[in-house]
Amino acid sequence: TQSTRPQRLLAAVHKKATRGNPRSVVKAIDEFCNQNEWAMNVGNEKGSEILDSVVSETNPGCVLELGTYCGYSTVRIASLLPPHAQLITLEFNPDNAAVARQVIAWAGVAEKVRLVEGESGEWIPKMKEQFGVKTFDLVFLDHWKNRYLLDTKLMEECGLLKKGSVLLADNVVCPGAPDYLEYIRNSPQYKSQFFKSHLEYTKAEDGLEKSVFLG
Ligand SMILES: O=c1[nH]cnc2c(O)c(F)c(-c3ccc(F)cc3)cc12
Ligand SMILES: [Mg+2]
Repeated sequence: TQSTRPQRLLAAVHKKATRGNPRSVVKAIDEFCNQNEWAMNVGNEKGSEILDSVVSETNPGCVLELGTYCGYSTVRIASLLPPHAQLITLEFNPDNAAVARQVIAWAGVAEKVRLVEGESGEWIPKMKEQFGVKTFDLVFLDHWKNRYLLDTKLMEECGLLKKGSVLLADNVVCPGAPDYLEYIRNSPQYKSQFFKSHLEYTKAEDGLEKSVFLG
């Protein structure tokens, strides 16, 4: 039977990356996507210049990632977390989740990561009771553009954001999340900043929106 792109990406990780070395896993996936097949990982340009910087400066104890895909950004974030910090990542596609679990394990960051299979709309309201989350210090929105605004409002309603919580949203230019940008840039409850970059592994324009919840 035919393999899927995530399965071929995982094979490249097993072949090229060193077990227990998160940076080598990130490098193996970026090489696969540059040389073999494009895949919707945040990529090295947005990843190193924006995601890594925001994670490092936020120094978060509790992180939520919406949209795991193959675990590329999960590994990037987890490798930068302080000791005892936790990253919860939601993925609705079970095949992607199965690949991501193995990428995360190979990178050696599994003890920092809780991968939850299911819909963000279903699981965000359960974060406190199921995982003992109080609030998130950082949320990386990288799932479906039509869920960015809905899930942000849901996190507000569930009391999952506190003064200083950081929302970082991928793909606000391509594919774009116009309703999210309209809301977050005009809300008095957020201070937003756009970081211009390029769509992963291409020259197309993209960027991330960083928004700090003001409480
Ligand atoms: O659905 C997505 N979820 C999360 N991240 C994405 C992404 O980074 C993309 F580039 C794209 C993308 C896909 C096809 C294109 F032609 C352009 C961007 C999609 C997603
Ligand atoms: Mg993305």
